[in-house]
Amino acid sequence: MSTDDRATLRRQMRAKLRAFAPEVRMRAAAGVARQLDQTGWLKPGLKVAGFWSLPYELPMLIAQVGIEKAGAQYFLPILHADQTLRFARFKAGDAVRVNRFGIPEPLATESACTAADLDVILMPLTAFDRQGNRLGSGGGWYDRTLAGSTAPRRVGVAYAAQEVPALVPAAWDVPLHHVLTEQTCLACQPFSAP
Ligand SMILES: Nc1nc2c(c(=O)[nH]1)N(C=O)[C@@H](CNc1ccc(C(=O)N[C@@H](CCC(=O)O)C(=O)O)cc1)CN2
Ligand SMILES: Nc1ncnc2c1ncn2[C@@H]1O[C@H](COP(=O)(O)OP(=O)(O)OP(=O)(O)O)[C@@H](O)[C@H]1O
Repeated sequence: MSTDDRATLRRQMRAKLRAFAPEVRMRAAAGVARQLDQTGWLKPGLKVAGFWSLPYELPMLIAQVGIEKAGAQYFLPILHADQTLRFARFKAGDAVRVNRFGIPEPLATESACTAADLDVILMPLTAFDRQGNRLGSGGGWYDRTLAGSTAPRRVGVAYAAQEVPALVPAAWDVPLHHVLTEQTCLACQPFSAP
């Protein structure tokens, strides 16, 4: 898949997502929270990174509440100077600053850690396929952050409508173990039982 194809798919998918009605967004947000709960992953003390959803991304608000209710710890990504992401604890109401992409980040960074310190990383994405290939925002942030690491469990969060038949991965793409949608928690093929 060429860089042009990737840019075109990003543009088309974002246009489709932007057209979703508010009820569709909120139903999906509740659906993803339910699917996450049903995985059985959430345990007290589990470290789970989410993200502060952009307007066209699936709203993470309800899942975040579910994570906290289960006693797990919720983290948000922070852009680090080395072009990778760090992650800091975030609870509703905590102070934030807006980063250069217009995305809020926790202001208090005492708890900041690297991806290897997390148990589960819930990632935004633009499009995914059943093999676990992920097309992101185009900055390569998650790929750089996760390059060469085994932990944590890598989970895409998306509307079911973001699935595409096949993405051709780039050399640096780090595949997803699972994709959580409002309908299911998909185990991506290379990581699912035979
Ligand atoms: N909600 C959310 N938080 C996130 C991400 C994300 O995709 N969504 N990120 C995911 O990495 C990181 C921030 N990185 C980002 C990278 C690029 C763009 C962006 O807006 N890019 C260009 C498109 C570039 C292209 O198509 O080639 C744009 O939309 O103009 C946004 C965030 C960490 N936090
Ligand atoms: N491990 C890496 N080392 C160096 N550069 C990388 C690495 N991973 C990705 N990149 C760079 O990041 C750029 C964007 O990658 P890509 O299009 O796959 O981003 P993305 O996965 O859509 O974005 P994001 O993870 O931010 O949502 C690529 O052009 C590549 O040069």
